[in-house]
Amino acid sequence: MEQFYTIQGEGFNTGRAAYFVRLGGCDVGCVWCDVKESWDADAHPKVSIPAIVASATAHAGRNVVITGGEPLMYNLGPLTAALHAAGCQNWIETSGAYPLSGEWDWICVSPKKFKAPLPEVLAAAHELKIIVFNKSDFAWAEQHAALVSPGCRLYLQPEWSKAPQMMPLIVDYVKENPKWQVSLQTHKFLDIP
Ligand SMILES: C[S@@+](CC[C@H](N)C(=O)[O-])C[C@H]1O[C@@H](n2cnc3c(N)ncnc32)[C@H](O)[C@@H]1O
Ligand SMILES: Nc1nc2[nH]cc(C(=O)O)c2c(=O)[nH]1
Ligand code: SF4
Ligand SMILES: [Mg+2]
Repeated sequence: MEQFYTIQGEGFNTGRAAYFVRLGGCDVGCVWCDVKESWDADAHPKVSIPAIVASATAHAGRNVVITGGEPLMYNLGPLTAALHAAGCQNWIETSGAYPLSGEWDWICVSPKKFKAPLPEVLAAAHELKIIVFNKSDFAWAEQHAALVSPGCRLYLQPEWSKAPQMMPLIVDYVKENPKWQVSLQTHKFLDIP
């Protein structure tokens, strides 16, 4: 759908330069999704793997974030192998709703109520990023924290439009449950892609 070189705005790698590859297509249907224009894959041009690698490596940074849409709707083996061969570190942003494919240096799983994550993807996650839309999401976050590996980093990120109401609850929750960390969509505050 789009490619852009920016700063990773969310989660563990916040603040690090990264080239984003946003793949079109998603059927998870989050009511609050901030890139609904990504849902229809056919609405976007197809780009070849060599062209993506060439664009990604035209910048000083070598971290590539594969996002979407839901990137795991596709077999990401060929794309991630080509990026690795070009010296890139491959990071993914996924809901975990489809089987894991590809070669990854960092896996961020952000599970959704609208289409449950697969246990195998949760088990492979380096980072679990729960979007907090209402109070019930804290209990839901704990359910998923029980399904990730022991070393997985745990993040609570406010849904953007609900942040004014949810942020005080998130702050209190993290103070009481310090295995969790706060994640903010810092790129939205910085007004960068
Ligand atoms: C647009 S999604 C694409 C990747 C994948 N489909 C997923 O949901 O993880 C990228 C990240 O943005 C988060 N996100 C989407 N809409 C959001 C919103 N309104 N507020 C906060 N985070 C949001 C998702 O949970 C996910 O972590
Ligand atoms: N700067 C920036 N950081 C991000 N982290 C995850 C994003 C995404 O939409 O997957 C995203 C994004 O869209 N922009
Ligand atoms: S899974 Fe990701 S891309 Fe798909 S609707 Fe939800 S937030 Fe948007
Ligand atoms: Mg985004």
